Amino acid sequence: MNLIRIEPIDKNNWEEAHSISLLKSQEKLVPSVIESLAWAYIKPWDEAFDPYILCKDDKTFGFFYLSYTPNSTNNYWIGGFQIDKEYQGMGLGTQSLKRILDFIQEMHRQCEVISLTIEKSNNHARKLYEKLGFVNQENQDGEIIYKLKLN
Ligand SMILES: CC(=O)SCCNC(=O)CCNC(=O)[C@H](O)C(C)(C)COP(=O)(O)OP(=O)(O)OC[C@H]1O[C@@H](n2cnc3c(N)ncnc32)[C@H](O)[C@@H]1OP(=O)(O)O
Repeated sequence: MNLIRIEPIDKNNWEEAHSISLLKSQEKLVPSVIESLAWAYIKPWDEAFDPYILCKDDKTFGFFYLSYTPNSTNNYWIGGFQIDKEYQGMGLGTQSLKRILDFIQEMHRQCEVISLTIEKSNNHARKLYEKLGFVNQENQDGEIIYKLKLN
């Protein structure tokens, strides 16, 4: 059973989200939680933007957001995905990503394609996405676009 919970960020848990921290060397690979929360307010891509924490038992260990066009079939973007440095390398990244993919399909039944961008140099995360079926679609300016077609 997958015991990972996905919770929307609100006034009760935003400080837990803010406490997630990465290794210094990882900070350039992903927007910070605070930057992502600012985007949720600003909506830079004129799309819906939902930030979430990832939790297990009473611990908050990770973060991601979903940026999307409501009711579209193919405009759903995972971003900001990160696991706190104290919890990395234990399988939580893989389990969380599986849970996130199920969650998106439960919440957005018409979704057929999930996309994301990733820094070319981020080999560790690229391996993780490829393991779960994401395929490298195009490259632009040091970033790669990965897409997963849902069945
Ligand atoms: C769309 C986006 O958001 S892209 C941005 C992705 N996020 C980042 O790069 C932020 C910084 N990195 C992180 O937060 C984490 O390292 C994540 C999310 C990439 C992975 O989280 P983890 O909890 O460490 O993942 P998990 O433990 O499931 O390991 C995944 C794989 O990486 C391997 N791995 C884990 N830690 C390391 C490490 N330090 N060095 C090399 N490989 C590692 C694991 O062995 C596993 O490989 P396997 O499936 O072949 O066994």
